[in-house]
Amino acid sequence: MKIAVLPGDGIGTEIVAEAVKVLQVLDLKFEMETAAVGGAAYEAHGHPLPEATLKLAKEADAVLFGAVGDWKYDKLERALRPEQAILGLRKNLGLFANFRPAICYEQLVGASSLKPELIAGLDILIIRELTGDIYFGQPRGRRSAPDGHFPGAEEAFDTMRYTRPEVERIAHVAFQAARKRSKRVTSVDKANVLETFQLWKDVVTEVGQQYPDVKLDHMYVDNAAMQLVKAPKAFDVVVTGNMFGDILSDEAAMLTGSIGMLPSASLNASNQGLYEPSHGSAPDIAGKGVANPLATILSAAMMLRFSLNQPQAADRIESAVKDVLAAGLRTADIHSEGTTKVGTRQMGDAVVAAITKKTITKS
Ligand SMILES: NC(=O)C1=CN([C@@H]2O[C@H](COP(=O)(O)OP(=O)(O)OC[C@H]3O[C@@H](n4cnc5c(N)ncnc54)[C@H](O)[C@@H]3O)[C@@H](O)[C@H]2O)C=CC1
Ligand SMILES: CC(C)CC(=O)C(=O)O
Ligand SMILES: [Mg+2]
Repeated sequence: MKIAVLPGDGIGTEIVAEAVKVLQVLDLKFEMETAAVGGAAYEAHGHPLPEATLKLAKEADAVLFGAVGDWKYDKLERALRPEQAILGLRKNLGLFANFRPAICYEQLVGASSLKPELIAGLDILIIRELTGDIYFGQPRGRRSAPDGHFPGAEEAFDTMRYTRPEVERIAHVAFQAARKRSKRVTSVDKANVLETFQLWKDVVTEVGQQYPDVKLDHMYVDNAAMQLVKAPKAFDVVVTGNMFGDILSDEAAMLTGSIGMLPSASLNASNQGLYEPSHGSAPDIAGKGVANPLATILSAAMMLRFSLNQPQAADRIESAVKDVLAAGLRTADIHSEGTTKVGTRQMGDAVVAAITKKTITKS
């Protein structure tokens, strides 16, 4: 078994180092190989997703990814910008199904900006389609506006597109996931305005007929954004397109206390996966040793469960994270009065220590 480790930029290197430490202490039989990606790869090799990195990712059983991006690359031509690396990996590996579980750990109820009673016990799953929609749709570009309010003015355009099979496959993923949970799916769309999302809604409804045991609701994305902070526990599985899922999952992150708590798994049809925190490279805190590594560590647990067939090892990581939170350790983003503020490395060390302690107690 081989894991491709792609730390990337900003806090990516700091948080991935902690996840790697956690994986190493489990003493499982897999190999890890690191490669440059994003801005780091652009600096070293002139491209954010070098051939060698893509090859490693394709050949690996799973990819552990940090984050890419930095403001300093914002003026580069788009094809060379760090974000193209993660988009390229998703596209090239066919990682169409993105799982973003938003779980509010008991100890972090007070860390959220929402009232405790709204989020205590929260456990929802956002399933985001990851290789279609406006992020990948062609054509896109800049031109002189051919018509509209300001003909001849400089204009930029992107294209929102979905095909029936793309919607069908993500809908199946959502219904199957719901069967393992509380058998409820909310499909989020904008069918009242967009053709793309009328097709989305029609197809999800049709696929839903194959899952009569799962209750399907539809919700417009603007209402969903509101309901997520009004009554988040009313949701269970949320399935939506690439852009809406991107936005709603950052919103859902705050239901868990911090974006530093939201892991993710991006899977293809063969269950090969890329595992990354849901956040970005956080240039505002990069290099300070304060980033929360738990989303990445929890993503490593998802990797063990989904791609590497090591569910018990995944349980051990998740249980260690709970132990560390119960012991009162908090990075700055989830810190509150009465808890102990720690840095990125101390948090990773604490998770390692909690795993080691468990191993010793067990044997
Ligand atoms: N998958 C990826 O590689 C992604 C990359 N990005 C890129 O990241 C860069 C920064 O983007 P932003 O919009 O600022 O989003 P961001 O998610 O990097 O940061 C948003 C806010 O959350 C905080 N934050 C994020 N992760 C944290 C953690 N683990 N611990 C504590 N605080 C954390 C940051 O300090 C910042 O205040 C951009 O270049 C963007 O394109 C953004 C999202 C995903
Ligand atoms: C940087 C983008 C390409 C991705 C993003 O924001 C995300 O996947 O959450
Ligand atoms: Mg995002």
